[in-house]
Amino acid sequence: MITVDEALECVLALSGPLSTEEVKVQDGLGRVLSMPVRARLSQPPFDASAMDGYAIRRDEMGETLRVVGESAAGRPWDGDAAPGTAVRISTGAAVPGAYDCVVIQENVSRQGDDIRVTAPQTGDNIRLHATDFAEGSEFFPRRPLTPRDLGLIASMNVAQIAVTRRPKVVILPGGDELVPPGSTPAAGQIVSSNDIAIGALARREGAETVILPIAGDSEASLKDSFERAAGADLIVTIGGASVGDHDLIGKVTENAGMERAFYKIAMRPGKPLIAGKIGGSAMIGLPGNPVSAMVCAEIFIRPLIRAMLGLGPISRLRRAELGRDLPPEGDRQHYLRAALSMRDGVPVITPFEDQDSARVGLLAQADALLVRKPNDGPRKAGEYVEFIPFD
Ligand SMILES: Nc1nc2c(c(=O)[nH]1)N[C@H]1C(S)=C(S)[C@@H](COP(=O)(O)OP(=O)(O)OC[C@H]3O[C@@H](n4cnc5c(N)ncnc54)[C@H](O)[C@@H]3O)O[C@H]1N2
Ligand code: MOO
Repeated sequence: MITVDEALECVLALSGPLSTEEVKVQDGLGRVLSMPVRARLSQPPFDASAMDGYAIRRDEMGETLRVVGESAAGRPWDGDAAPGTAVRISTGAAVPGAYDCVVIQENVSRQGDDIRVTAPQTGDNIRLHATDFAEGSEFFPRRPLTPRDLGLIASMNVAQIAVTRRPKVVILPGGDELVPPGSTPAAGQIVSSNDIAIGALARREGAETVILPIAGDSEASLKDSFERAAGADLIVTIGGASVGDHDLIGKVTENAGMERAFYKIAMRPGKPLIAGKIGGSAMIGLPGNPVSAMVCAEIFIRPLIRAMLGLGPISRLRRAELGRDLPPEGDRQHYLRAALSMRDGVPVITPFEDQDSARVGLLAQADALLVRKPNDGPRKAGEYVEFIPFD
């Protein structure tokens, strides 16, 4: 069995960044830029007033000044700024070039068209041309675009952006025991939930998803589902990965000519994970146990979707004090569902007693996955350990 790190390397090798498409900046939330955005103007595009008041010459601050015009936002003033004059100005308006200071109106007394500054002022209240960004400067964040990013791009006067196409992820649940949520299960049946959870995880990471109808435990049914999934960037099967008589994913993918990257990894839960390429699509075969499926999706599917979007892997490992003693580990890397708390300002992680990989209730309650290396020795409460927070 290969290690989790080796398996992740193989998974990331299944796909590079996808092609580019153009979208309007207002449709860019969560999308990933495929090339830098270049500012089409400088910001501010002119020296702009930061306050409502009067534009004056600093060295005339103590004098009576004649108000000769007004510079309003969107309506600059271009009159003659002779010595001894001032211009009424509003926040965001262009400061006429002859003046070097804006005094706020609260600190000015006005008699007709004459003003006097009544309180000393240190700052100049002017936002200089291009101090935020200069025309031609580039913006290329390596993350899904946030509302703040979109505001910046729009202010760069860029209306269309080049983003990486969303990966198309087709999810293929399978098992004779499964029925969709909301049905009335017959004897021996359970509700299919992994497809819903994995689909949501993939969408949140930036993919488009299609969840196929539940396939039966027959080669013909699975073959049919694979045909329907053709053309996907990533095919994710759920269940049927293990060694039982009805666990057919290995056989069906082999018959379909899958280039297998690996089958079975030193991971708990998640041992029967399969990955490879099938007909041009990346393929990940998740184990059916809901916790195993979800943990594998956290560790492998999220980074793969990021790679398809052109984003590198990020380390999600954090450190916390262990909340209770733990026995020695087995030979697989163990991801334990755990609760996070704070003690004296320090994060504490306490794994649940029951780690049964079928318990979705405990999975939903968990704040994090405590990560233990293969063959890790016994651990004492208070030792520092690593974990991945759920987000
Ligand atoms: N003799 C052995 N048995 C098992 C081994 C082994 O090494 N030797 N490995 C165990 C491990 S580890 C896991 S994990 C499971 C994985 O099995 P499969 O991937 O073949 O999954 P299934 O048998 O199809 O299902 C397991 C379990 O999960 C439920 N399931 C499946 N799909 C869904 C779904 N969409 N939503 C909710 N629940 C689902 C299914 O009903 C089963 O209860 O194998 C062990 N066995
Ligand atoms: O993936 Mo299996 O749950 O190791 O239980």
